[in-house]
Amino acid sequence: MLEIHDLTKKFHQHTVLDHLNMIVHKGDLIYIHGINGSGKSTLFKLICDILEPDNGCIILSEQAHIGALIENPGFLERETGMYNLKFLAHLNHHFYEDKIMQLCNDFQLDIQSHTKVKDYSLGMRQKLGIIQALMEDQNFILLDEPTRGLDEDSVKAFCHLINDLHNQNKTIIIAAHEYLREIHYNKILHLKNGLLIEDEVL
Ligand SMILES: Nc1ncnc2c1ncn2[C@@H]1O[C@H](COP(=O)(O)OP(=O)(O)OP(=O)(O)O)[C@@H](O)[C@H]1O
Repeated sequence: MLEIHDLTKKFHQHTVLDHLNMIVHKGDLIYIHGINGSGKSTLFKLICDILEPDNGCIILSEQAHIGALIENPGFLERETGMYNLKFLAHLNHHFYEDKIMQLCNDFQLDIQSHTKVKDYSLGMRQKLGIIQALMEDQNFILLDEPTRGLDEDSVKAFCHLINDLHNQNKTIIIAAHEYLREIHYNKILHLKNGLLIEDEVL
């Protein structure tokens, strides 16, 4: 699904990723951890082509349809959650209303409300971010700190959803500080000194 060879990314003189290699197979469910500033978001941005590498290559399968939640997702703040989801889905011509309603239901997000996104709570905004990463039936999913701000029930719903997507053979990478035992990861990677080191699955 994804091959990364010799990837280096520097910001000014600061090397964040240092000849990093990574192979991701279809159906992998990967957890990446690393201290603040270790480069998790940077790695995701490079995979999504939001940033340019200084060196190395990223080979993404042509079949990969990326769904991503990275840092604070940007929304049209003066519009409702539903307007935003419709707007984003229509950009890619993948608007599946049933899927959106199902995801909103899973996360108990009242998507029909007239509340503008600017008035959303942190958790509501995070749910909207997760939903936009999944609503087009994407098969390659990158989630950066997805459970930030979520309440206990929503974290449970999230774990359930991720395991479900894994069972559907979707490829998923989650970068987070908190290791959620309920998620059935098949690979754990530690981002340290610009490189990924494989840990034993707990
Ligand atoms: N646009 C940028 N310009 C300059 N430095 C940057 C930029 N983006 C990231 N960095 C630096 O790159 C390093 C890695 O940042 P990144 O956000 O990828 O880390 P992270 O592992 O996601 O951190 P956290 O766990 O705190 O979210 C940090 O030192 C950060 O300051």
